[in-house]
Amino acid sequence: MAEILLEDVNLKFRVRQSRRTTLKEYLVRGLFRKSVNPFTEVHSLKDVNLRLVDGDRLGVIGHNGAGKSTLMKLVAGIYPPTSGYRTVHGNICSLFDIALGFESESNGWDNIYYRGYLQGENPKTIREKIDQIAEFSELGSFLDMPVRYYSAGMLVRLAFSIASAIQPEILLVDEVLAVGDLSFQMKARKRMTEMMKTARLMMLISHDLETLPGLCTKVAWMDHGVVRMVGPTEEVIQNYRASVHPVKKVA
Ligand SMILES: Nc1ncnc2c1ncn2[C@@H]1O[C@H](COP(=O)(O)OP(=O)(O)OP(=O)(O)O)[C@@H](O)[C@H]1O
Repeated sequence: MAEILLEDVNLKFRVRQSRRTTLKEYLVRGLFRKSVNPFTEVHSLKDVNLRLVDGDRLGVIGHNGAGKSTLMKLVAGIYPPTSGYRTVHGNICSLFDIALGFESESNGWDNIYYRGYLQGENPKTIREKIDQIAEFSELGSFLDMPVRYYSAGMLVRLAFSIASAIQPEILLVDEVLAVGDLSFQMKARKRMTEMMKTARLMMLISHDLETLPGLCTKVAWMDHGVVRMVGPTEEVIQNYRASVHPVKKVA
């Protein structure tokens, strides 16, 4: 059974307000101040409680900076919670930030293996899938070249082809995922739709409120790091819409 359980989850980032301090600034100003460039905290997830089980398809909506991507990355295990508990049962396929983390000096084939291992594959299962991954990527002989020579679009093609080659129990999708040129986008969207249907559990970040009812069984509305509302898709979307005030026209 697939399950995601978040209990009283908080996530805080420690960030510096401004650029790095030069050695000169550090030595001169540091004599007079405690810290020239102190850390500040960004409280990105606040007391989040969420339980998703088999069959759930959750849309995640909210303003820019509300914490949607952070929530998804926490579920994926990329960020550990600062406090609270994250429990996930089921293998995860994350379709966001997919072009990050390639071995730039290695060729496409080797990167398929490296990524495959990270996705829980073994040499045998990768060998079974590698032709299909290569074919889907349409990269042909570029797969023999180190990936540092790939264009941004080529990297995304390879990343998507690998990530989507597994049959996940839990699918995490950020809808702003840009996957290559128009023809590849259409192919990728088709595959993503198939994966959405077969995954046991899905989370989808989207700003497209029109398509969510067709894809999701429920929606979480994030607002400044808080899950403001979780519930039936139409009801949550309606409340979110009502909270967004139209910009007043200047006479
Ligand atoms: N790695 C990080 N380091 C520091 N702060 C971060 C980091 N990632 C996110 N944040 C902060 O956490 C908050 C939530 O960001 P997040 O990317 O989750 O928002 P979002 O709802 O996905 O926004 P958008 O709709 O614009 O994609 C923001 O204030 C952001 O600045």
